[in-house]
Amino acid sequence: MNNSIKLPKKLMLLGSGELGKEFVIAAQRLGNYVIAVDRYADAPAMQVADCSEVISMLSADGLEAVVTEYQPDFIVPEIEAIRTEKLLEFEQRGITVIPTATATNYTMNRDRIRELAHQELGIRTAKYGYAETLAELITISHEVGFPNVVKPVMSSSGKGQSVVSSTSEVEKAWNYAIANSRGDSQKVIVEEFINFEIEITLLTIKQWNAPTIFCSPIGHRQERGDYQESWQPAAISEDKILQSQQIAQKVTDALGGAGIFGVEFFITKDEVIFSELSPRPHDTGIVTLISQNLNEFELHLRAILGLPIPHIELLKASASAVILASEKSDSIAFTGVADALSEKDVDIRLFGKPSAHPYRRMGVALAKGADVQEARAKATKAASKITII
Ligand SMILES: Nc1ncnc2c1ncn2[C@@H]1O[C@H](COP(=O)(O)OP(=O)(O)OP(=O)(O)O)[C@@H](O)[C@H]1O
Ligand SMILES: NCC(=O)N[C@@H]1O[C@H](COP(=O)([O-])[O-])[C@@H](O)[C@H]1O
Ligand SMILES: [Mg+2]
Repeated sequence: MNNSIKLPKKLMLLGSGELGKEFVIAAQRLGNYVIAVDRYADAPAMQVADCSEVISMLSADGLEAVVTEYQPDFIVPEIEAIRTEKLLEFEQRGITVIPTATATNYTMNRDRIRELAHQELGIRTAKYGYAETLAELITISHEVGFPNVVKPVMSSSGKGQSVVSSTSEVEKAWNYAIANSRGDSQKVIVEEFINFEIEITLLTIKQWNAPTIFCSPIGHRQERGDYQESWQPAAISEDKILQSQQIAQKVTDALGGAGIFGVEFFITKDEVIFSELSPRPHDTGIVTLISQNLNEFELHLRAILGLPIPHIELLKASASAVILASEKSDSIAFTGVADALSEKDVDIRLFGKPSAHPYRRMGVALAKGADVQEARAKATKAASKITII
């Protein structure tokens, strides 16, 4: 045990959404000081942090200014869209970047992490190829086969992603991917469509001076490439859990550092197929706010600070269901909260995002149940009772 760890620490959070908000709460419960940074004011994590800064996190100068001003002990990325080359510089100056600056650089775009997993580590992934023009996409689509999934190399939460079932749909998928790609990237990945039985997130906690540990797998359901519901535990065999743990260990070892990773897998009848990973808390892991003795944000914090994690316990079958906006608005209010909270073992989180647009995640319902089925039904019912006005 490392008794020389001294608190409080100064943590700079790059990205201040709902995941960051819960992380800040965990950090402050141990008295730490948090600077929340994002591209817009009043972001969820800013509402609970010690102070906040609004900058473009893709701007090296913007990052330099806030890091110079605050001199944090740790930089904790909360989103992918960060000028990660600049993080390498901060790391060289002695600031700890979570999990490491290189890891954030590898996972910023889909191609680098895919190459690491598939080419360097020999891990099974969906068959894939890349394209930088429509003509290339048509050729690669035929090599990968139909149906396939086209995604911008730079995007998250399903943005710009489409399932393509024949040649006639390729052009539409290309235009959609390019229009929704982050930055000016023109590169897309085409993946074989995996007809999975279930997809899971394996929360993997990499520690500085202790072995890597895992949470019970989380099952989830996605629409438009974005998570709708998640539940824990996911019903998969011990053997497949072990396989996914071995793959997660291999990839996170290659990335290094410390912190929680959300490692995503497609589970088919016979196989465990690696999809991608987040080097930080995962949206589907929000369910751990109700399901575990230590939630994913507390686990991330402990791993970052080098504090012990003696035991992770799944308390009871649990689920989360998202509360999405349906229209554009700059003035947000919710009704139905009392009704949603009237059932036993149901809780909600409203993120406090200052504006809404169709499908923006504004909150989440959480529930425990006798089994996963009951927990899912309770969470979905509670989420459906909340209306955004
Ligand atoms: N090759 C595939 N075969 C079948 N389904 C897929 C495939 N790729 C993606 N999907 C579906 O789309 C979802 C989102 O894909 P992916 O995780 O690659 O996107 P993302 O934009 O990185 O999402 P997030 O940032 O929320 O993790 C997956 O969870 C899965 O449901
Ligand atoms: N799949 C990644 C994910 O869930 N990220 C979470 O969503 C926020 C952005 O939300 P916004 O797009 O509504 O601003 C991010 O800041 C993070 O908390
Ligand atoms: Mg994903």
